[in-house]
Amino acid sequence: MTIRHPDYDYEQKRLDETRMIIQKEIDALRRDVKEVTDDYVKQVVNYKKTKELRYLEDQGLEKPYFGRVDFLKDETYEMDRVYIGKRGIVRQDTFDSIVVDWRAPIASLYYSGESKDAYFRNGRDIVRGEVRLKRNFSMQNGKITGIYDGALKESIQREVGHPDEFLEEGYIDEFLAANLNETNDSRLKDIVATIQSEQNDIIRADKDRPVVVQGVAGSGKTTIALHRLSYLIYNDQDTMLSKKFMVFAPNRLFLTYISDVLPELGVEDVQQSTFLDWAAKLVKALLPKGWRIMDPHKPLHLFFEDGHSERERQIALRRLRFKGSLAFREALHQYLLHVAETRIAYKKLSFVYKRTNHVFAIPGEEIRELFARTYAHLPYRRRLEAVRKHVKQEVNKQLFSHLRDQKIDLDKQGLARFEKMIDQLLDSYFGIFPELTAFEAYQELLTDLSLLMQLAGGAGHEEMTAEVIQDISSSSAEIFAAERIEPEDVAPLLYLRHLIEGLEQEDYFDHSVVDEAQDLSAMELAVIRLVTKRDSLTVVGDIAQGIHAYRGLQSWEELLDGVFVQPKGVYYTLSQSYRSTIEIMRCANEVLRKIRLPETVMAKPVLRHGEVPERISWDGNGLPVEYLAQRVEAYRSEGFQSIALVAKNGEASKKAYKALRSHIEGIQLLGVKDAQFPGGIVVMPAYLTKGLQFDVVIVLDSEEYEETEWDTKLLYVVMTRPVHRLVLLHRASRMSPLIAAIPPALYKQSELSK
Ligand SMILES: Nc1ncnc2c1ncn2[C@@H]1O[C@H](COP(=O)(O)OP(=O)(O)OP(=O)(O)O)[C@@H](O)[C@H]1O
Repeated sequence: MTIRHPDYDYEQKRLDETRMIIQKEIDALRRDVKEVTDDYVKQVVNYKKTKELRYLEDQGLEKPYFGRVDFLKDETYEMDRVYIGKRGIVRQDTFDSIVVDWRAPIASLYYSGESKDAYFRNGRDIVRGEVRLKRNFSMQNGKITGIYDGALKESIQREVGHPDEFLEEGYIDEFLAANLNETNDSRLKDIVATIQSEQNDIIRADKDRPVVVQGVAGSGKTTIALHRLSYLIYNDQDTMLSKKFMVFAPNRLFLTYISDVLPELGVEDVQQSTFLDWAAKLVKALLPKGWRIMDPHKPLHLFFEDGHSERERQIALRRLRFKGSLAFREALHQYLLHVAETRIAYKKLSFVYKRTNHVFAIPGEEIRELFARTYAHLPYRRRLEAVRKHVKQEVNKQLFSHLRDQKIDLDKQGLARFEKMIDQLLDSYFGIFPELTAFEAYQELLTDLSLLMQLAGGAGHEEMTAEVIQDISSSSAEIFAAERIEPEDVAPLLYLRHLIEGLEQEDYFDHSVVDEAQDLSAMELAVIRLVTKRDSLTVVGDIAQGIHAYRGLQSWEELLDGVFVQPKGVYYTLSQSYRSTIEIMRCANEVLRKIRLPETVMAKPVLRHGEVPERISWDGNGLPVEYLAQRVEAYRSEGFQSIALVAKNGEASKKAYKALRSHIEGIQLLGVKDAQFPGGIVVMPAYLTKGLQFDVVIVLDSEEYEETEWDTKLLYVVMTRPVHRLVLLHRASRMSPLIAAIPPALYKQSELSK
C-alpha cells in the first residue's frame, strides 16, 4: 500500500471534488424523482433517474472510480486524463463527464495497460497514442487508501528480476493481488477494476462473430461472459435488447449462483436458462398429447451410480452420443433431401387454356430443380410456398406473353377467373407433396432401421457400423414405444423443426452466452446458433472439465469446424487461473496432467499463496463425523463462509448428509433438483459443483475416483473449486490412483483413527 504516493494529495483532492459533485447530483436527482407525473415520457426518464440515484447513493459516492489512465493522443498531442468507474457520471449542469464508464471505448486503454503504441476503437475510427499512466485506487469512506501505478513489467524488473519469468509464474500486479486476497465469498462478483488484458480482448470482441473461449478452471470464463453482456448492452443499445439476451448454463443451481452479479453489471432482464428448460418448452408444442420428456438425470444415474450393466451403458452411450453429434445433424439434412428426391413425383404441371386451346406447361424437372436446389436453403414448408409462388409467376408470365401474341385484352374479371383457376390447379398439384411434421419425421428417421442405415451410415461414417445403428434405432424405438422422448432428442427435434417449418421471429436471441459449453453437444450448440441473430454468441468452457462421457464436446474443433463456420468463430484461450491458491492449483494440475487431451493447457495460478492441501486417511467405518464437524467449525471461526463437503455421487452425498446433519449446524444437502444456491455449508455430489466456488472444499470419498477419463475430469473439477482450502479425505485401506500420483511434497498428509 502506498499512501505516501507523491500524488496522494492531488488524487485525494480530485476525489473530494468528485464526491462533492456527486452529492449535488444526488440532491438534484432526489428532487426530480419525487415529482409525481402522468406523463409517460417523464415516467421513463424518472425510472432511469431512480436507477442512477440508487447507484450513486449505494456505490457511486463511496467509490466513484477505481482507475485512471493518462492518454497522449498522437493526432493532437493532447493529454486526456480519464477516471474510470463502474458507471459513467456526468454533471447534469455542464454535461461534463467526470467519471467514464468502464465499458466506454476509451476505457479499453485502462485494461490494455501502459504502452507507447496504444489505441482504442471509437466506432469505425481508431484513436492512437501513448498510455502514459495506468493507475488504480483503493478507497474507503471517501478516502484513498492505496494508489497502485501499473508499469507492471518495469516494477517487476526493479523488484524481482527478469519480468517474463515472473509473468510465466503468474506474477500479478499489486492491485489485483490486493483484490484477490480479500476473503472471497462464494458468489460471483464483478471484476471491472481488475479485468486483465486477455480477458478484456474477449469482453470487447466483435459482437457479430461467435467467440469461443477455452479457459482453465478459475480463469474467469463465467465472469467474463457476463461482463461481455454488460459491455454489449452499453455499446449496442440500438440493435440489442438485454431482454433478448440469453445465458445458457448447466443447471438451475448455477443460474442462481450467477444471477446476483448481473444487476451489479447493469444487465437486469437477461433471460437465463439451462438449454433443456428452454428447448423443452418449444419441443413440447411438437409432441402428441400424453408424450413426455424423460428425466434429464436418468443418464447421470446410469453412468455415475452402481447397478447397471456395461452393455446397458454401451447402448445408451452410442445412442446419446449420436443424438448430440453433427453426424446426426447431417442425417437430418439428408432426410429432407431424401424426401425431396424420392417422395415427390414432380409431375409435369400443365393445363389447357380453353379460350385459345393453348397448353401451358411447366416441366416436372423444372419444379424439381426449384424444390431441390433453387430454394433448398429454405425450410420445407416455406420452400413449398416459395416454389408455388415461383410457379405461379411463371404461369402468369406465360399467360401474358400468350395473350400478347394472341392480341387478347383480358379484362379484370377474366384475369380474376384465370387466377382462381391457377390457384385451384396449384392446390391440387402441391396437395400431393408430403406434409411433413417434425415429430413424425423424427420418429420415422430413428426407428426405420434401413432408412437410418442409408442416411447416417456408409462411406465417411466409419464409426457408424451396422451394429451401432441397430443399437441406436432399437433403443430409440423402445423409448418412443413408452410415449417418451429423452433430453438428447430435444435439440435434434428442434433442428428438424427448423428444417421443416423454420423458426418464428420471437424465438431469436440478440446474443447468447453458453457457459460450461463443453457439456453441451455439438447438436445443441448448432441449435443455439440457429436461434441467435447474426452469430452473436459467447461460448465458454473447458474441455478438461467435460465430465459426462455420454454427452458434450470432445474438442473445440468440432464446434469451430462444424458449427461456427461462416462467419468463423474466434477462438481464445485463457491459462491464468484466479480462483485457487498456488498450492491448490499445483495439486489440481497433477490431476489435469492425467487427462490426455491435445488441447489441455496447465493452469497458471496467480501468485497467491495459502496452506497446502491436506490428504487425510481414515480407518473407521462411514465418515469421521466428529472430526469433520470440528474442522468445519474451525474453518467457520477462521472467517470462511462457504464450505462444500463433496461426495462422488448423489447417493453418497445423501448418506453423508444424514450422518453429518446432527453434528454440523446449518448444513444443507444439494441435489440435482435444487434451484437455489444457498452458500454456507453444503453437502453435494461432485458433478454439481461445476462452475461454482467455495472457500473450502472437503472431498469426502476421494478413494472413489478411478483412473478413467471421466473420473479424472470429475476430480479435477472438484479440486479446482476452493478459493482457500482443500482437504482430500480417503479410507485408510484405499487411495485413488489419481491422488497417489500427486507428489507428496505438494500436500500435507495425516492419519486419523477411530
Ligand atoms: N481479472 C480478475 N480479477 C479478479 N478476479 C478474477 C479475475 N478473473 C477471474 N477472477 C475470479 O476468479 C474466480 C473464477 O472465476 P470464474 O468462476 O468466472 O472462472 P471460470 O473460468 O468460469 O471457472 P470454472 O471453469 O472453474 O468454473 C472468480 O472468483 C472471479 O471473480
